[in-house]
Amino acid sequence: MALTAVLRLPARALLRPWALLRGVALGRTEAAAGIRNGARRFGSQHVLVEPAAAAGVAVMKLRNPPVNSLSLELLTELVISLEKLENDKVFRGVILTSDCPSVFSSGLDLRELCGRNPARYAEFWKAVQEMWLRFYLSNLVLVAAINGACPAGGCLLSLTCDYRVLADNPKYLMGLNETLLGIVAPFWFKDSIMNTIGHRATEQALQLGSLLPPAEALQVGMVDQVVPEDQLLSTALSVMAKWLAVPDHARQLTKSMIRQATADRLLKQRDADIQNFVSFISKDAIQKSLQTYLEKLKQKKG
Ligand SMILES: CCCCCCC/C=C/C(=O)SCCNC(=O)CCNC(=O)[C@H](O)C(C)(C)COP(=O)(O)OP(=O)(O)OC[C@H]1O[C@@H](n2cnc3c(N)ncnc32)[C@H](O)[C@@H]1OP(=O)(O)O
Repeated sequence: MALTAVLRLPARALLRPWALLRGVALGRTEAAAGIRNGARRFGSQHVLVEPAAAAGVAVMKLRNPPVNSLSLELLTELVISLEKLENDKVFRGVILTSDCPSVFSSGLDLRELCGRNPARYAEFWKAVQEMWLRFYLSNLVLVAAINGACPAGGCLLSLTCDYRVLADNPKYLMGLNETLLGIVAPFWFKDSIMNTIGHRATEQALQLGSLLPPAEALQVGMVDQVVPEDQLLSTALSVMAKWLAVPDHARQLTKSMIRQATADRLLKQRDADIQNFVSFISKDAIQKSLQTYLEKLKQKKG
């Protein structure tokens, strides 16, 4: 469903994202089939959510082929899907993974960063902020089951999770590679990685724009576990069981105590961060650099 169509919906529908995803983003027939074995299954155009085999756990799959680039639509649907799960007392944990072969997420959709007008850049950046804030502060346990390449914004999304399991495949490179595109990762991208891998490792990884293969991502602490691809989901479920053995209220307050200050840094300057993004991305030199990068990506095949 186009975002413009979502925005045209009555406010009450937006306040009830569960109903929105069920009745509108899904076809009626699919929505009617949404309850299976007593458990709910729902989806939107770019995000599929289904109950896992374990009680209280949902699997959220990104499906924006070919490479799960984070468009405005995908970002919006991710936030709505998470909110829906948070509002449903049944769910306590989410496994975040990809429905696209060999790519977890290729990061922010480069087409959102090139050739748009300032209002659209601002709308897009607000959606990136919202995704990060909502996932980073979610009261659910989030486990990333990373089943593909995970650069830039894809890496950021995984860094919002409480635990990361990466499938062992040398092609599944992971990291914040913004500098290689001639752009600068904002401070809250930097905070996310620094809180995960530490100061010194961040100095290197962020300046060099390193995309690390699984063994190095593990060594530096960007992921918590690397496992054979066919064990990815079962490992994520085992990890989830361990996290769900802890009483929710104690774990949630502890998570908030650790993460809130980082989120507050952005919350205190959200508008300034948007203005900064719009003015940076609108510069001719940055636009040229991004266009060249996108064209190189497209030529790679030829
Ligand atoms: C003050 C503020 C400053 C601004 C801060 C901005 C922060 C930015 C964060 C970002 O996330 S920028 C995005 C960075 N992403 C990347 O560098 C990844 C680029 N993609 C790849 O490396 C590869 O595509 C892949 C993910 C490793 C997958 O490789 P694979 O061989 O499987 O597919 P491809 O043939 O390369 O791609 C297929 C198709 O998809 C297009 N595409 C790839 N990534 C993107 C993307 N991020 N956005 C839009 N489109 C993308 C690619 O061009 C191909 O298109 P077609 O040729 O089929 O048209």
